[in-house]
Amino acid sequence: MANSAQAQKLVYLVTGGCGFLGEHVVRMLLQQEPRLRELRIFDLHLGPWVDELKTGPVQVTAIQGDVTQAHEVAAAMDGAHVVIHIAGLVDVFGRASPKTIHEVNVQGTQNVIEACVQTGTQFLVYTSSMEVVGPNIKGHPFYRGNEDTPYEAVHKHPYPRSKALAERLVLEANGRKVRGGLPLVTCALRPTGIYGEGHQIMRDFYHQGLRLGGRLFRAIPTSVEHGRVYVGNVAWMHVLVARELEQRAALMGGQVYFCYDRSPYKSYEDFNMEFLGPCGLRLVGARPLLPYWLLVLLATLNALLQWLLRPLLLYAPLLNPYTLAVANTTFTVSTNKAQRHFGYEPLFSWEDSRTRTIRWVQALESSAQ
Ligand SMILES: NC(=O)c1ccc[n+]([C@@H]2O[C@H](COP(=O)([O-])OP(=O)(O)OC[C@H]3O[C@@H](n4cnc5c(N)ncnc54)[C@H](O)[C@@H]3O)[C@@H](O)[C@H]2O)c1
Ligand SMILES: C[C@@H](CO)CCC[C@@H](C)[C@H]1CC[C@H]2[C@@H]3[C@H](O)C=C4C[C@@H](O)CC[C@]4(C)[C@H]3CC[C@]12C
Repeated sequence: MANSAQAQKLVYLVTGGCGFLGEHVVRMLLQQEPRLRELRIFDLHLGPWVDELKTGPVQVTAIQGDVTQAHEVAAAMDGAHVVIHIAGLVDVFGRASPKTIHEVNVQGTQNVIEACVQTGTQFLVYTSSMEVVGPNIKGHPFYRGNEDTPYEAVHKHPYPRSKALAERLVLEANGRKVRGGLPLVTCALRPTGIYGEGHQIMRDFYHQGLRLGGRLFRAIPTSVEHGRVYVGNVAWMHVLVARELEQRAALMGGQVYFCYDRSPYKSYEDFNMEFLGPCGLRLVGARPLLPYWLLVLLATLNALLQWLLRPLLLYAPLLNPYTLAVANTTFTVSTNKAQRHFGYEPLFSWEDSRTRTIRWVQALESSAQ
């Protein structure tokens, strides 16, 4: 992909290009990939901001489509060199049914793979998740682990199960012959908890804090570390992987990479306070205010209420047995595999990532007034 004959010749397709991560990947590609001729943004819901991108030198094509519809995916992919498959149903709150999660995350990914084969698209980058590994339902800590750290991955929840199945499909597809006879080259990126501008759960915590008079209440011990990575660095990793996949196909094909940067290891709540604190919120309690058994009870009650109310309304609070288990289990990565395989270094320092995220939360504050 890197030779000069191909300068400004490449066609990229980004599925889920209008989501939280997808938008950052789209903008990063336009800034950092000089060989782009056309960028296709494929999403179920197209954002209004996409039109603003159409005035630059790269042809930006917005395609409203559904990854569960094989013909829509194949039509969008025709003539693309690289596909970055980000689209997914991110639901750990019970908003969507397990069947829908499977259809979007697993069948949708299968459709992307088949479309590669059918149309001759040779490079596929898949956005997987740390949840493909864990935390597992047994609450085993994964402390500063890397891609080779042994861990008992047990998936009961539909979301991690779907991501694990989809990741496997992508990795197994590496080497399949695509139209024209060349081998498909695939790899998967596994972000930990992504944060940054546009992060819906951060927005929810911020608004919850405002409703509670500027306070949030500690529920998780400070000793439980949760891996986090800045969205700009995750986007940068996607751009680099897509760029390097052809030149380093033998090394990178069929591989998985955790997404990492220099964000500090902290508990989920303490980490959020890095941004919410400077915006006026306070985390009350040096230790969890409620005993863990009571949180488990509340989470179970929420799950029961969700089930009882489902015929009438969608009750999907942040706290449920699964989110509590994830928040309460140490899961952090420490690896340099991406640096070794394709020269990745974070584009944004921790200070930049923090400042950018704080500015975004502050803008939420002013837009709410
Ligand atoms: N947010 C995180 O912390 C995190 C961490 C690890 C991995 N991931 C993965 O990153 C990806 C993006 O996550 P996100 O946080 O940006 O989520 P998001 O919900 O903001 O974005 C997902 C995008 O996919 C689109 N989409 C959903 N169903 C679709 C369908 N059937 N057809 C076409 N498009 C569809 C949505 O419209 C949305 O724009 C997901 O695959 C997710 O599993 C996210
Ligand atoms: C007990 C509550 C008191 O404040 C805190 C609940 C927090 C949870 C809602 C979140 C804690 C960890 C988050 C997940 C994690 O960051 C990684 C993820 C992987 C990604 O693929 C999808 C999102 C998520 C599952 C993320 C979701 C929200 C948490 C469970």
